[in-house]
Amino acid sequence: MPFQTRFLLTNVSGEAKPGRLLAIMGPSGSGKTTLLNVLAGQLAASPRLHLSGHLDINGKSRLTGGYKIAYVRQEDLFFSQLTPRETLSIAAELQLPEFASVEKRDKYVNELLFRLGLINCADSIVGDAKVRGISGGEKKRLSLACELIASPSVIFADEPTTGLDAFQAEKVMETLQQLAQEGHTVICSIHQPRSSVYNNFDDIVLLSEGSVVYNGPAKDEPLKYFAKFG
Ligand SMILES: Nc1ncnc2c1ncn2[C@@H]1O[C@H](COP(=O)(O)OP(=O)(O)OP(=O)(O)O)[C@@H](O)[C@H]1O
Repeated sequence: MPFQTRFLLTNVSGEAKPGRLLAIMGPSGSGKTTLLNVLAGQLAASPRLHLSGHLDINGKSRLTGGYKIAYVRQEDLFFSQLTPRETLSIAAELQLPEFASVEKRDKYVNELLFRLGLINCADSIVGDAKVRGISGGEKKRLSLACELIASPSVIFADEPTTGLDAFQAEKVMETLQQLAQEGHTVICSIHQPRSSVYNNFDDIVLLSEGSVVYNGPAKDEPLKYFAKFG
């Protein structure tokens, strides 16, 4: 049987700004993860996959601009027996071999642990399904911390609150908002956020069946679109 062409995203355009937290929203299957992956350059090359369009960062092509990009996946992958401090130290060693001394690296890791609110669990094991370790929200913030080591200008997060309780989800979103306020461009995909999570967003891209139905500030304006497409 011949392959059928399917358009997963059509006529999508928009802008994400430094200092602002942009959420890609829409019902299940509307294309949120696909769009996030396209923007972050995370789609595996395949002869069956066709991409067209322009993707610029500060007016330069993403491919030639030399910008550092962070991508926080939905699933957190860690060595369960390590602590957040050990996890970050190894990540720093691998990503920033230019550290002149272990003291400097440790100082940097400590700063990151403070910045992401992980200092109280810095020396507990990460844990897994069998051995209880740090919480789901702490794991998500550890994923973010690992990605921040290389000082990315743009941070992508795929469904960062999935599987978290209300308190942990809020803490993760507050962290993302804080990173945006520090000057990063932060883009996340999110499905049906609670209002306490939604309140952290500055801008919204609302997708329906692969097309943008709203693109603009999070406050007030999109509500009528949610009623129709959410
Ligand atoms: N590689 C692929 N080949 C064919 N179809 C795909 C591929 N990747 C995604 N799709 C389809 O594209 C549509 C959008 O998928 P996507 O995962 O981006 O949606 P989503 O909005 O993130 O959904 P959810 O909230 O359920 O995660 C879905 O119908 C999905 O089945």
